[in-house]
Amino acid sequence: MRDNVIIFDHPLIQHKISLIRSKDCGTREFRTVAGEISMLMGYEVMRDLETELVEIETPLEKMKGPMLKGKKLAIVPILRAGLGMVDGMLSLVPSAKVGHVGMYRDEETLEPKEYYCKLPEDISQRLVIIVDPMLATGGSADAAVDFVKKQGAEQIKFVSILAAPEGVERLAQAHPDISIYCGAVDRELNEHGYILPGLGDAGDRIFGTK
Ligand SMILES: O=P(O)(O)OC[C@H]1O[C@H](OP(=O)(O)OP(=O)(O)O)[C@H](O)[C@@H]1O
Ligand SMILES: O=c1cc[nH]c(=O)[nH]1
Ligand SMILES: [Mg+2]
Repeated sequence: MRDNVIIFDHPLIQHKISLIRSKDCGTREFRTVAGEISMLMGYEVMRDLETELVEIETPLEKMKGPMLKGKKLAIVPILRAGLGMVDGMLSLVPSAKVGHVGMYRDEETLEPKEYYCKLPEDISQRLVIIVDPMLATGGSADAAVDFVKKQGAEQIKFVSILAAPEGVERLAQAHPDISIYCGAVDRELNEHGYILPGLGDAGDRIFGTK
């Protein structure tokens, strides 16, 4: 695996991914657990945020304590399924800004089609965390990273719950400067571009549309 690819090995994340893979996991549970996974992933992804010592006064005396400094954050879900990861991330950093990139895969060609984009104006000064539960062929993620880079983003992390080897390779090759986080890298893609064994269509499972 490449240096810029990180697989979450935390047992809580692994356990919860197994819960949502099951075909018996209904919409409500899927949404809740996907949110919990995202929060746990966010905790790991934000591990290298910089802190600075700031003077504070406890009820007993003055001290210097570490507080977050430097780059502000932008969480950028790839619509639709990425929306299911936003609240979990925001529960850790409630003041982060949220951008949206609308992308769907053409079912025949599997090529991503962009249909909506709105990012914070000062995106170049933010650490951008792009979230999408599924990294399959990598087309959507590649296009989303290209887009935020064109808008000026310089520091980018991509976070997914499940990935296929092809998608990880495509994204890592196209964007060696970003960090790629996955909960698991599955076996392969089927002929329709679905991850095997996977969890099915993440958007449909989060929103109950099928
Ligand atoms: O790596 P890729 O081959 O591009 O596939 C991954 C994309 O497919 C899914 O979105 P989908 O097109 O189903 O849209 P949706 O979120 O609206 O369901 C998923 O959420 C990713 O965005
Ligand atoms: O397995 C897959 C592949 C792409 N998108 C999904 O939602 N699931
Ligand atoms: Mg979908």
